[in-house]
Amino acid sequence: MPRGRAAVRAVVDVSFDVRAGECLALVGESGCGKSVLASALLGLLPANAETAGHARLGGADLLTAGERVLARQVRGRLAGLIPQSPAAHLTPVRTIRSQLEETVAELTGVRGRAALRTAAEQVAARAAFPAGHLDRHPHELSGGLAQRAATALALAGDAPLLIADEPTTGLDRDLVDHTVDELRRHVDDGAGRALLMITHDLAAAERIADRVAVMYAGRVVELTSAGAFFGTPGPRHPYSRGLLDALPDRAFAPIPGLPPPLDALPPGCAFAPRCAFADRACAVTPTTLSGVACHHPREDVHAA
Ligand SMILES: Nc1ncnc2c1ncn2[C@@H]1O[C@H](COP(=O)(O)OP(=O)(O)OP(=O)(O)O)[C@@H](O)[C@H]1O
Ligand code: NI
Repeated sequence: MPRGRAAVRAVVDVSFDVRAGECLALVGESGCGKSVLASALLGLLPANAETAGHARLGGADLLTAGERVLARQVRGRLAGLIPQSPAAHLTPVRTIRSQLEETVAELTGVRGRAALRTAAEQVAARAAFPAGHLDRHPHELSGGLAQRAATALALAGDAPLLIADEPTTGLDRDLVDHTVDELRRHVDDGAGRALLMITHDLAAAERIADRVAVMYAGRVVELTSAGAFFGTPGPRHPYSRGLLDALPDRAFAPIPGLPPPLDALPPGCAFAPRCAFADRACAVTPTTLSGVACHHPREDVHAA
C-alpha cells in the first residue's frame, strides 16, 4: 500500500479445501473479494499486496512460493486460471491458434509443428472453441468465444486445479449451461481434477458444485454441501438465505442494503447492518462453527 493510503483487507480468515474430483463454488456479491482470493492463490496480486497464511497445492505453498516457482511450476501446470475478463488476457495481435500452440509448447512435452497444431486443436475442442475460428484474433471474437479461448488456454497444461473466475458472465442462459456442463465434465472425467468456480450466478453454482462457499465482505461465512445449500435444509447463514431468496425463481426478494466497502467494515459481524436477526452479540466477529460464521445460524432461530 502506498504511504498515506489505508490498506484494504480484501480477504480475511478464509479457510477451505478443494478435493480432487470436486467442484467448490465460491459465491457472493460483487466486490466481496472472490477475485482477490483467486489472484492471491496464483501470485497475481499487485506487487504492493500482502498475503498471509497457507495455500497448499501438490507440494507447493502458493502463498509463500516465490515468483520463479509460481511461474515455472504453478501457473498453468498445477493451477489453470480462467480469468474474469478473458478478452483482456488474450494477446490482441496474435491469433488464438498461435497463442494456444505457444501455451501447449510451454506447458507440455509436445514438440514439432504438426504435433503442436494437433494438440492445440484438441485443447480448443475440449473448451468447445470452434476449429474454424482458431485463426482469428481476439477482437474478432464474441465475448462467449473469447471466454472459450481463455478456457482452452487454462486447460492446456492439464493442471490438477482449475480456477474459473466468473466463467459465465455475459453469456445467455443456454451458453451458461453449456459452459458449466463442460467444466463439470472436466472434473468428472476421472483424472482427479478439482475446480474452484467463482461466480455470483447461483443457478450456475447449483448446476455444477459439490460444495458451496459463501463469501461476504472478504470472509467465507458459510461452507456447506451443495445439496444442503440448494435443497434441504437450506443454508444456515442469514446472508446465504438472503442470496437464495433474491433469486427470481424463489422469493425474488433482494437483501436490503448494500455490502460495506472493504476499507470501512463495521466492527463485529459485517453482515449485521443488513441482517434481520442482528442483536448485541453481533458486535463481536463471529467464529466459524460447523462451517457457519454467524451468531444466529438457522437452528438457533428456530429454537428461539
Ligand atoms: N489493488 C487493489 N487495491 C485496493 N483495493 C483493491 C485492489 N484490488 C481489489 N480491491 C478491492 O477488493 C475488493 C474485492 O474485489 P474483488 O475483485 O475480489 O471482488 P469480487 O468478489 O471478485 O467481485 P466481482 O463479482 O465484481 O468480480 C473490492 O472492493 C476492490 O475494490
Ligand atoms: Ni471478481
